[in-house]
Amino acid sequence: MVSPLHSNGRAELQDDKIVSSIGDLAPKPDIRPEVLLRLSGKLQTTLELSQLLEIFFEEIQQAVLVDGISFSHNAHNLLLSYGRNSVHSASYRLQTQQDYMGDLAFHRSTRFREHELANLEGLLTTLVYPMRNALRYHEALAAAFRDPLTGAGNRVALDKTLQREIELTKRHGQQLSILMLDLDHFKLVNDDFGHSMGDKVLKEAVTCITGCIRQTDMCFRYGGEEFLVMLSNAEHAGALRIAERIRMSISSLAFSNEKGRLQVTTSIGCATLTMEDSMDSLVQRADKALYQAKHNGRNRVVCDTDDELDTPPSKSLL
Ligand SMILES: Nc1nc2c(ncn2[C@@H]2O[C@H](COP(=O)(O)OP(=O)(O)OP(=O)(O)O)[C@@H](O)[C@H]2O)c(=O)[nH]1
Repeated sequence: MVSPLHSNGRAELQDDKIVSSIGDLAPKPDIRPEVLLRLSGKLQTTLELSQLLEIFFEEIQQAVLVDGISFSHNAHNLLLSYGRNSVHSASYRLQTQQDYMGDLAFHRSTRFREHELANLEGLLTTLVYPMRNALRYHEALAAAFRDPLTGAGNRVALDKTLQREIELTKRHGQQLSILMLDLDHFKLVNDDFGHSMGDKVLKEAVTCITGCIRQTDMCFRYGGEEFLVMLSNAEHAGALRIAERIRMSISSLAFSNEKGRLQVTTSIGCATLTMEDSMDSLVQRADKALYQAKHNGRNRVVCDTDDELDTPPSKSLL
């Protein structure tokens, strides 16, 4: 059985005028039952969110002509569009008693009439539960690729993402840099302030890193207190600037508990992709630079070029 959408769903024109509440979503007589039946059946064939919306967009054309649809869910960072964006739109909030499932807008070059809006609302009732299942599936997949403590990507995600990004970067002749980042003397944090303080520092460090990078960049937990940051479209100089920003941001964090006050620093190795690089060789160069940063005294950024790797500590970026 399909439950009605919540009554705070609404259809609106571009000027934001609310034209219809969707508290009562009983399908109107002019949607043929076989259309609803077929749509409902098709929506149950996939758990993949983008496929689900694509099916929905194609199938609803039999009941109401629509130029395009767009779906957004801020908490999941999702924005998906199908067809064309047009002048007029009707927007709905998808919601059951328990779950918010995003906002869906229908677009068309001509105004939606009242009975068409009623039909769209009827069609939406078939989407609610398949959408809830697809979002749960999406969450489960995302969790499988995330480090549970810090929320950074895990090693599985890193391998998949970095490999793909390297291929795309080479194919499009763009730039890609990575940072290998390791918190300094982290063992002492655990030993002197306790493991839960160690966990807190790790979480805050990731918040700092993600605050310093673009949305298209990604942070992965590489090991215990080691992180890899993937900087898409970043050349050598740009990557060094971001690395320095992250280093400073982490060093300005302040922690305290009953054992006292604590500040942490980080060492960062930076490497930029060359055409000859594989994923392993790129990571190895960043790792070597990180090792050098530790060797040079920690709390600094060192890049992968041979010159800098060979330089004595005084030539590091600090
Ligand atoms: N609290 C906490 N500690 C962790 C976690 N993962 C790894 N660690 C600790 O991180 C510490 C890493 O220590 P080391 O590899 O000796 O490195 P370090 O003390 O940071 O020294 P340098 O890297 O040389 O500056 C170990 O004590 C690990 O137990 C975690 O999830 N939580």
